[in-house]
Amino acid sequence: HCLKCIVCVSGTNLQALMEQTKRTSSSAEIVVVISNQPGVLGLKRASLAGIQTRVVDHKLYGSRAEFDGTIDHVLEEFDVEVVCLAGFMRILTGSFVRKWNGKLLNIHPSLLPSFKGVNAQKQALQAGARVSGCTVHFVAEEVDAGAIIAQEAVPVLMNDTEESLSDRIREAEHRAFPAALELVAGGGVRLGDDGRIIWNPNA
Ligand SMILES: Nc1nc2ccc(CNc3ccc(C(=O)NCCCC(=O)O)cc3)cc2c(=O)[nH]1
Repeated sequence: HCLKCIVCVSGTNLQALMEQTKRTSSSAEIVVVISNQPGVLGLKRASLAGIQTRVVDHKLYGSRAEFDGTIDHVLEEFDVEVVCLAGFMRILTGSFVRKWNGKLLNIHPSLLPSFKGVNAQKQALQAGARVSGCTVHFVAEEVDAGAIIAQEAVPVLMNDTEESLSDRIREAEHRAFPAALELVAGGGVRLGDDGRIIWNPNA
Protein backbone atom coordinates (compact mmCIF):
# COMPACT_ATOMS: atom_id res chain seq x y z
CA HIS A 1 0.00 0.00 0.00
CA CYS A 2 1.00 3.56 -0.41
CA LEU A 3 1.84 5.86 2.47
CA LYS A 4 0.86 9.46 2.22
CA CYS A 5 0.13 12.61 4.11
CA ILE A 6 -2.20 15.55 3.88
CA VAL A 7 -0.99 19.09 4.23
CA CYS A 8 -4.14 21.07 4.91
CA VAL A 9 -6.07 23.71 6.79
CA SER A 10 -9.90 23.55 6.72
CA GLY A 11 -10.38 19.89 6.17
CA THR A 12 -13.36 19.06 3.91
CA ASN A 13 -11.00 17.65 1.27
CA LEU A 14 -9.10 15.90 4.06
CA GLN A 15 -12.39 14.37 5.24
CA ALA A 16 -13.10 13.10 1.70
CA LEU A 17 -9.59 11.61 1.43
CA MET A 18 -9.91 10.02 4.89
CA GLU A 19 -13.19 8.36 3.90
CA GLN A 20 -11.73 7.15 0.59
CA THR A 21 -8.54 5.70 2.09
CA LYS A 22 -10.49 3.87 4.80
CA ARG A 23 -12.06 1.68 2.09
CA THR A 24 -10.45 -1.75 1.68
CA SER A 25 -10.21 -1.11 -2.07
CA SER A 26 -7.98 1.94 -1.50
CA SER A 27 -4.31 1.83 -2.54
CA ALA A 28 -3.45 4.60 -0.08
CA GLU A 29 -3.26 5.18 3.66
CA ILE A 30 -3.06 8.55 5.40
CA VAL A 31 -0.12 8.32 7.81
CA VAL A 32 0.17 11.94 8.93
CA VAL A 33 -1.69 15.23 8.61
CA ILE A 34 0.50 18.34 8.64
CA SER A 35 -0.96 21.82 9.04
CA ASN A 36 0.87 25.13 8.61
CA GLN A 37 -1.24 26.66 11.35
CA PRO A 38 -2.30 25.33 14.77
CA GLY A 39 -5.83 24.58 15.95
CA VAL A 40 -7.47 24.08 12.54
CA LEU A 41 -10.42 21.73 12.02
CA GLY A 42 -8.34 19.43 9.81
CA LEU A 43 -6.12 18.54 12.75
CA LYS A 44 -9.17 17.68 14.87
CA ARG A 45 -10.65 15.53 12.09
CA ALA A 46 -7.37 13.60 11.78
CA SER A 47 -6.93 13.09 15.53
CA LEU A 48 -10.54 11.85 15.81
CA ALA A 49 -9.68 9.26 13.16
CA GLY A 50 -6.53 8.19 15.01
CA ILE A 51 -4.19 9.74 12.44
CA GLN A 52 -0.92 11.35 13.59
CA THR A 53 -0.76 15.14 13.23
CA ARG A 54 2.02 17.73 13.13
CA VAL A 55 1.92 21.53 13.02
CA VAL A 56 4.67 23.34 11.12
CA ASP A 57 3.81 27.00 11.75
CA HIS A 58 5.37 29.04 8.94
CA LYS A 59 5.43 32.13 11.19
CA LEU A 60 8.13 30.45 13.31
CA TYR A 61 10.59 30.11 10.42
CA GLY A 62 12.93 32.73 9.09
CA SER A 63 12.78 31.51 5.51
CA ARG A 64 10.64 29.43 3.15
CA ALA A 65 13.56 27.03 2.79
CA GLU A 66 13.62 26.33 6.54
CA PHE A 67 9.83 25.95 6.63
CA ASP A 68 9.80 23.55 3.67
CA GLY A 69 12.81 21.71 5.14
CA THR A 70 10.89 21.07 8.35
CA ILE A 71 7.90 19.71 6.40
CA ASP A 72 10.28 17.52 4.39
CA HIS A 73 11.74 16.16 7.65
CA VAL A 74 8.26 15.17 8.89
CA LEU A 75 7.47 13.51 5.53
CA GLU A 76 10.69 11.46 5.80
CA GLU A 77 9.93 10.59 9.43
CA PHE A 78 6.66 8.98 8.30
CA ASP A 79 8.12 7.37 5.11
CA VAL A 80 5.57 9.30 3.04
CA GLU A 81 5.39 8.45 -0.68
CA VAL A 82 2.60 10.80 -1.81
CA VAL A 83 1.71 14.25 -0.49
CA CYS A 84 -1.76 15.80 -0.95
CA LEU A 85 -2.07 19.58 -0.58
CA ALA A 86 -5.61 20.28 0.59
CA GLY A 87 -6.11 23.97 1.30
CA PHE A 88 -2.39 24.44 1.94
CA MET A 89 -1.82 28.07 1.17
CA ARG A 90 1.97 28.50 1.28
CA ILE A 91 3.97 28.53 -1.94
CA LEU A 92 6.58 25.73 -1.82
CA THR A 93 10.22 26.31 -2.78
CA GLY A 94 11.66 24.93 -6.00
CA SER A 95 13.98 22.55 -4.15
CA PHE A 96 11.08 21.04 -2.18
CA VAL A 97 8.94 20.67 -5.33
CA ARG A 98 11.86 19.12 -7.25
CA LYS A 99 12.51 16.60 -4.45
CA TRP A 100 8.81 15.60 -4.34
CA ASN A 101 8.26 15.90 -8.09
CA GLY A 102 5.59 13.45 -9.22
CA LYS A 103 4.57 12.74 -5.61
CA LEU A 104 2.95 16.09 -4.75
CA LEU A 105 -0.76 16.59 -5.59
CA ASN A 106 -2.81 19.76 -5.29
CA ILE A 107 -6.48 20.54 -5.84
CA HIS A 108 -7.46 23.86 -7.39
CA PRO A 109 -11.05 25.22 -7.57
CA SER A 110 -11.16 25.90 -11.32
CA LEU A 111 -10.65 24.07 -14.62
CA LEU A 112 -6.93 24.83 -15.07
CA PRO A 113 -5.32 26.43 -16.95
CA SER A 114 -8.19 28.88 -16.50
CA PHE A 115 -8.30 31.03 -13.36
CA LYS A 116 -4.98 30.29 -11.65
CA GLY A 117 -4.05 31.70 -8.26
CA VAL A 118 -6.25 32.73 -5.36
CA ASN A 119 -10.04 33.45 -5.62
CA ALA A 120 -10.41 31.23 -8.71
CA GLN A 121 -14.19 30.98 -8.20
CA LYS A 122 -14.54 34.79 -8.21
CA GLN A 123 -12.42 34.98 -11.38
CA ALA A 124 -14.79 32.50 -13.09
CA LEU A 125 -17.86 34.53 -12.11
CA GLN A 126 -16.27 37.79 -13.23
CA ALA A 127 -15.28 36.22 -16.55
CA GLY A 128 -18.89 35.15 -17.12
CA ALA A 129 -17.87 31.48 -17.44
CA ARG A 130 -20.84 29.10 -17.91
CA VAL A 131 -18.83 26.11 -16.71
CA SER A 132 -16.18 25.87 -14.01
CA GLY A 133 -15.00 23.05 -11.76
CA CYS A 134 -11.90 21.70 -10.05
CA THR A 135 -8.52 20.33 -11.07
CA VAL A 136 -6.17 17.89 -9.33
CA HIS A 137 -2.64 18.35 -10.62
CA PHE A 138 0.95 17.41 -9.84
CA VAL A 139 2.59 20.41 -8.19
CA ALA A 140 5.23 22.11 -10.35
CA GLU A 141 7.48 25.01 -9.36
CA GLU A 142 5.27 27.36 -11.37
CA VAL A 143 2.12 27.81 -9.30
CA ASP A 144 -1.02 26.01 -10.58
CA ALA A 145 0.80 24.94 -13.77
CA GLY A 146 1.58 21.26 -13.04
CA ALA A 147 0.39 18.30 -15.13
CA ILE A 148 -3.35 17.67 -14.77
CA ILE A 149 -4.40 14.33 -13.21
CA ALA A 150 -8.19 14.76 -12.89
CA GLN A 151 -10.87 17.39 -13.44
CA GLU A 152 -14.60 17.65 -12.79
CA ALA A 153 -16.80 20.33 -14.36
CA VAL A 154 -19.76 22.04 -12.69
CA PRO A 155 -22.30 24.47 -14.20
CA VAL A 156 -22.15 28.18 -13.32
CA LEU A 157 -25.77 29.27 -12.70
CA MET A 158 -27.23 32.71 -13.43
CA ASN A 159 -27.80 33.60 -9.77
CA ASP A 160 -24.53 32.12 -8.53
CA THR A 161 -22.55 33.98 -5.91
CA GLU A 162 -18.91 33.27 -5.04
CA GLU A 163 -20.27 31.20 -2.13
CA SER A 164 -22.82 29.13 -4.09
CA LEU A 165 -20.31 28.39 -6.85
CA SER A 166 -17.61 27.53 -4.28
CA ASP A 167 -20.00 25.10 -2.57
CA ARG A 168 -20.80 23.37 -5.90
CA ILE A 169 -17.09 23.16 -6.81
CA ARG A 170 -16.28 21.81 -3.34
CA GLU A 171 -18.70 18.90 -3.89
CA ALA A 172 -16.80 18.10 -7.11
CA GLU A 173 -13.45 18.39 -5.27
CA HIS A 174 -14.57 15.71 -2.81
CA ARG A 175 -14.95 13.29 -5.75
CA ALA A 176 -12.00 14.39 -7.90
CA PHE A 177 -9.28 14.45 -5.23
CA PRO A 178 -9.91 10.87 -3.95
CA ALA A 179 -10.15 9.64 -7.55
CA ALA A 180 -6.85 11.31 -8.46
CA LEU A 181 -5.14 9.95 -5.35
CA GLU A 182 -6.22 6.41 -6.21
CA LEU A 183 -4.90 6.87 -9.76
CA VAL A 184 -1.48 7.94 -8.46
CA ALA A 185 -1.31 5.52 -5.52
CA GLY A 186 -2.52 2.62 -7.67
CA GLY A 187 -0.02 3.34 -10.45
CA GLY A 188 -2.65 4.32 -13.02
CA VAL A 189 -0.98 7.67 -13.55
CA ARG A 190 2.55 8.97 -13.13
CA LEU A 191 4.52 12.06 -14.05
CA GLY A 192 6.96 11.67 -16.94
CA ASP A 193 10.46 13.20 -16.88
CA ASP A 194 9.19 15.75 -19.39
CA GLY A 195 6.59 16.94 -16.89
CA ARG A 196 3.72 15.32 -18.77
CA ILE A 197 1.24 12.73 -17.50
CA ILE A 198 1.86 9.04 -18.32
CA TRP A 199 -1.20 6.78 -18.13
CA ASN A 200 -0.83 3.06 -17.34
CA PRO A 201 -3.85 1.42 -19.01
CA ASN A 202 -3.33 -1.87 -17.16
CA ALA A 203 -3.46 -0.43 -13.63
N1 LIG B 1 5.73 25.74 -6.05
C1 LIG B 1 4.41 25.56 -5.84
N2 LIG B 1 3.94 25.65 -4.59
C2 LIG B 1 2.59 25.51 -4.36
C3 LIG B 1 2.09 25.62 -3.06
C4 LIG B 1 0.74 25.54 -2.81
C5 LIG B 1 -0.15 25.32 -3.87
C6 LIG B 1 -1.61 25.29 -3.56
N3 LIG B 1 -2.26 26.40 -4.24
C7 LIG B 1 -1.92 27.73 -4.01
C8 LIG B 1 -1.99 28.63 -5.07
C9 LIG B 1 -1.68 29.97 -4.89
C10 LIG B 1 -1.28 30.41 -3.64
C11 LIG B 1 -0.95 31.88 -3.42
O1 LIG B 1 -0.68 32.62 -4.37
N4 LIG B 1 -0.98 32.32 -2.12
C12 LIG B 1 -0.66 33.68 -1.80
C13 LIG B 1 0.83 33.75 -1.48
C14 LIG B 1 1.14 32.90 -0.24
C15 LIG B 1 2.66 32.83 0.00
O2 LIG B 1 3.31 33.90 -0.06
O3 LIG B 1 3.17 31.68 0.19
C16 LIG B 1 -1.21 29.52 -2.55
C17 LIG B 1 -1.51 28.17 -2.74
C18 LIG B 1 0.31 25.19 -5.17
C19 LIG B 1 1.70 25.29 -5.43
C20 LIG B 1 2.26 25.18 -6.76
O4 LIG B 1 1.52 24.96 -7.77
N5 LIG B 1 3.60 25.33 -6.92
